Amino acid sequence: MSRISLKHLRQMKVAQEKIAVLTAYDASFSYALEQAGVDILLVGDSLGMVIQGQESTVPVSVDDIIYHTANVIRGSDKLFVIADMPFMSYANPDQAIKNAARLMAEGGAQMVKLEGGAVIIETVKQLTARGIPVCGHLGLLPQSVHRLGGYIVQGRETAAAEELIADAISLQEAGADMLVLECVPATLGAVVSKQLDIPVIGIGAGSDCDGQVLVVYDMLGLTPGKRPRFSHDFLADTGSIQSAIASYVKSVKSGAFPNAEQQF
Ligand SMILES: Nc1nc(=O)c2c([nH]1)NC[C@@H]1CN(c3ccc(C(=O)N[C@@H](CCC(=O)O)C(=O)O)cc3)CN21
Ligand SMILES: CC(C)C(=O)C(=O)O
Ligand SMILES: [Mg+2]
Repeated sequence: MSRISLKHLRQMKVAQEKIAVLTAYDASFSYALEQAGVDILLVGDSLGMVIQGQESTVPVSVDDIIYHTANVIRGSDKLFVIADMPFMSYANPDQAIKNAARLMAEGGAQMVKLEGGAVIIETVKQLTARGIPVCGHLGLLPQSVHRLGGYIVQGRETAAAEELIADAISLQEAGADMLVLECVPATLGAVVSKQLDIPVIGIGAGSDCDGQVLVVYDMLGLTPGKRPRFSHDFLADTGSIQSAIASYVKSVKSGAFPNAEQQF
């Protein structure tokens, strides 16, 4: 039980030390990411797209996340590991409790991540009351891509930005210990990070978030097709996977990533 604690992550926010997060899906990457100084691993449901070749994250199952989380856990000794709760695995609080318990007990995750705002507040209360650490996820919600009509920047209008800020506060009050903010204007990322006491990890949410996360294959230039504007190919700059990851960590810690072109 010597993995990085939530208390340590909260202290990093207070000390304004940026938190470097990457996705991981297997033991070999988990080991490499720990060696390179990453703080948190996210077993993202992005695995549906980058591992399984699906068109969205919607088809990912709880069993898929458990399998990959268990592999990631075996590859690292110290890193804090968050597992995504898949589409509809938290449709009501009872289902959420049952599935989150599996991600922790069978997968070994330290925290679970759920997409959404007001609609999941009761669920977050019930999970955290039972000792399950929760990471929220606001902004672009990939599990809602069929309603959103694409992977489009969120929170551009004042009303949407205000709703997002209110949701972020509600999640913190419901007991969430971390928040991922995806694809929102950098100004909104800055406001949310400042307003909350819990660490806010951005992906396409600007350089003022408390930390940054990317899909590991995106930052190695492996993802086929057009990569999101907020990502960067660190392997092209460096030449080895280990040095690319180390360069990402250094760039997040120094505030050099994301730069003006890598945010909205
Ligand atoms: N490989 C991969 N990387 C990711 O970051 C990722 C996944 N998969 N799968 C799940 C979601 C989907 N994500 C995405 C995918 C594409 C864009 C994208 O292309 N966004 C446009 C912005 C469009 C606009 O201006 O509104 C961009 O140019 O970056 C954003 C997030 C983030 N997540
Ligand atoms: C992109 C991150 C935040 C994620 O949710 C995932 O990898 O599934
Ligand atoms: Mg996800």
